[in-house]
Amino acid sequence: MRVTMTMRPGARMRTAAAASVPQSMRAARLRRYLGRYSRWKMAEHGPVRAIAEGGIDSTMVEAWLSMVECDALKEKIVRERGRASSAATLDLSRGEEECAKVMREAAFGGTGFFYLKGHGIPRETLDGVMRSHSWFFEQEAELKNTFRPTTKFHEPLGYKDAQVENILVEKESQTKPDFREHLRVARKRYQYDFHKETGVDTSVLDAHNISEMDGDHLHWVGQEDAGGRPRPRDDDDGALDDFKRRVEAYYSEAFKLSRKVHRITALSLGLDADAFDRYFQRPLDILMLNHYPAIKRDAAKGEVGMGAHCDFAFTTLLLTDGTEGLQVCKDKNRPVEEREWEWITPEEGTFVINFGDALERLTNGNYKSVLHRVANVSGRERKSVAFFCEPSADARIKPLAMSDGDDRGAGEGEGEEVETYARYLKRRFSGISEDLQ
Ligand SMILES: O=C(O)CCC(=O)C(=O)O
Ligand SMILES: [Fe+2]
Repeated sequence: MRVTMTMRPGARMRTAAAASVPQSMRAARLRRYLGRYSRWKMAEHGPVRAIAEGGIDSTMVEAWLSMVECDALKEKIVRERGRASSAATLDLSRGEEECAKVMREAAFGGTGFFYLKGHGIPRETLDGVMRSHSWFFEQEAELKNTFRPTTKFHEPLGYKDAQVENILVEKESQTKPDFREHLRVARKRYQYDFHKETGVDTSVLDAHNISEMDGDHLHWVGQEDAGGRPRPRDDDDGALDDFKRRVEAYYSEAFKLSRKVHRITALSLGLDADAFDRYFQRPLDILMLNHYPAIKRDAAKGEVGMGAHCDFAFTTLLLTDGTEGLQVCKDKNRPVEEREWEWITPEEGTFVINFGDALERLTNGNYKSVLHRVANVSGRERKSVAFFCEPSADARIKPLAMSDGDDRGAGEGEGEEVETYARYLKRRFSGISEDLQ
């Protein structure tokens, strides 16, 4: 194997990004890169891990591709890059109508994942939630355990360690529980609305101090005593309050942005922008901080950070720390062993959004939820923040009338009466957590 630092005659620049970087700079970057990672390591692990571990960017990989002389290695790199997904990008700075057009074209083609940029959420809010994320999962188990649900009526909120709790999101494809810890938080109304709608007697909820709540405040499970008062704490350095404050700031932005995504989705279906508003009178939105430890996993052996699943809800807004890991399988009906996984490569300052099963049902299958999983092959820890914007507990998600051809969307169909959203959600959760059965 031989690697030269000069451009081969006739070697083609692959992208505008690569072309815009002077050759001398690319060579210098490549030299730096090669200094840190021997060739065999690149050959063994490919660029995905190299990017994740080495802080190199895609431009450097382009430079590598232009210069590398070893055909076998090149072929391997191209193959690996070829699996990277081509999710469409919605740029909110170009307006909702424009985004709706992009969404419409991509979504009817079966892509249920998008990048979202131009969103306007301040950088400090995004950095803030990531700082909170780091802070929380760096704490001793003793602190994290104070966020555990203390009654089954707190489910699905609070802290969980999927290894300890033995959570396998998809039992058919996993040999080990998910390699992740997570913390779920939602608004104070979540538990009352959710459990009441699923038939739990309000006196039972009362006995667990779960009452009807208005307002947008978040419920930090485990942080209150049986009377609903904040638990006395030893720490008084304010770190815990700062942690919550930054998550709350992000939560509120994530909710507003998700509702914008709903407007775009409605427009893209040929509906009025506010067509989905009636499903979101008292929404059951929920946020999940996911922490994937820095243990290298082998997805081919059924070891994953989060098992294969489709999100249950309407839309998911995903923020990550930039570490590779999310993969999608475009054909969820394929047998487990025949699935093909594509990477959704993180893009700086950009969210990933996707549709959930409830939206698929609402659109009568025209917009699809896409099967995805997390394979943390980076060897580094990975952080993600998933915001699920879910309908009100009593919302009935009936398929909308959708016609073929260009005249898509519009109106509500005569679809069969379906279970309420909370009942649907409980059924879905019960497949994963016994506490919700
Ligand atoms: O961590 C990720 O990238 C994806 C998380 C996810 O799929 C979920 O929380 O439903
Ligand atoms: Fe998901």
